[in-house]
Amino acid sequence: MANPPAPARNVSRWTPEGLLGPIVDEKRLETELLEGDLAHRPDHPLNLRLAFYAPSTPGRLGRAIRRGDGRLAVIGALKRFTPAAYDDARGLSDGRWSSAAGNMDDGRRGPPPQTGRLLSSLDDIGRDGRRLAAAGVSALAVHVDERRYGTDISDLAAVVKAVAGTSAEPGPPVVAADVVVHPLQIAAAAEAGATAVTIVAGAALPDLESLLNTATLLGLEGVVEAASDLEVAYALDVGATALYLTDVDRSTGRLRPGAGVALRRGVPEWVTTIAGGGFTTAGDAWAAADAGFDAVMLGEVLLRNRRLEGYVAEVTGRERDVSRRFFEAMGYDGRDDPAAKAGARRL
Ligand SMILES: O=P(O)(O)OC[C@@H](O)[C@@H](O)c1c[nH]c2ccccc12
Repeated sequence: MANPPAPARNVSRWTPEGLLGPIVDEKRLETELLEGDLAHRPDHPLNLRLAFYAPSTPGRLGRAIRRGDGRLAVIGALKRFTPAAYDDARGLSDGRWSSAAGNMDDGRRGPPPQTGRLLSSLDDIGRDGRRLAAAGVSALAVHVDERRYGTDISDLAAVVKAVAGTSAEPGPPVVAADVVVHPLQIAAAAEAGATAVTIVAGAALPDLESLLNTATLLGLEGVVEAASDLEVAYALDVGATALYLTDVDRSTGRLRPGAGVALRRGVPEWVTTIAGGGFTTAGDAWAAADAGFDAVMLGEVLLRNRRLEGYVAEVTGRERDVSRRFFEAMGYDGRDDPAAKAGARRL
């Protein structure tokens, strides 16, 4: 007897690697449910966002973090938890877990909440946003992922409101840090008042171009998080103008110190670049500055810092040393230098 026909497979559905897989599945489920809810409500704010495109995309994030004075800009990332998977991969698990926020008590939203390590309760997250802004950060990012980070879209809206400033003197731009798989997430970020949204290349891959275009059409800057040379090349190919080159490999949760700096090579100057992921010392940030990054994304190190202002001043106070890049441009590559390797950062 002949084999039964193979089950139909939707080949247009990209399956991301490792830890990103379940996150993407969950985001797809959430947005599909939301889409269903919104189907009969054409006047819902999110449907209106998607129906009426923004008159322009102002580019506030790019302007805020490309300082032009040779100094690094800091983006302060707000989150209540750090995902357990990241600490596991870094060998930091030591039973300090608290159960994460994110009770999905309507029972519809898939797997139970994961656990994570509590960084900060952020009881009044607007005040925390203002505190970071007062300490000298140029922009803020708010994680939109209750299950993994304990912060959601309402936290984003609260931060936007708290730091808004006036039209003459607007406050720092706020980035929605999400794993975007669907235009509705971008519409929600826009509705909450975000200036920009992160799109994780490894999660979005075949849809990266259309999601980036959606961001632009809704008046948001898209920041593409890329974790490999291939993803960087792909992002640039589909028109990304801002890249977050993180040291965290989201598919494994592993920290790869220096990975972002290595990925920065070959990225044209006109692209806005952000480094980060597990940065702890000012030296981590300075290395990124010298490699040509415009900004660093700092989360835990700011949220658990007792001398916040001094720390931000230290990171932003030093002018970048371009000589290293000059020598690299002339063909000198210090990557094999054993001294440089010995000094490699450890968390
Ligand atoms: O300094 P930390 O705690 O490692 O966090 C910074 C940042 O990498 C983290 O908040 C993050 C992880 N993924 C992101 C995506 C977008 C923006 C920010 C992030």
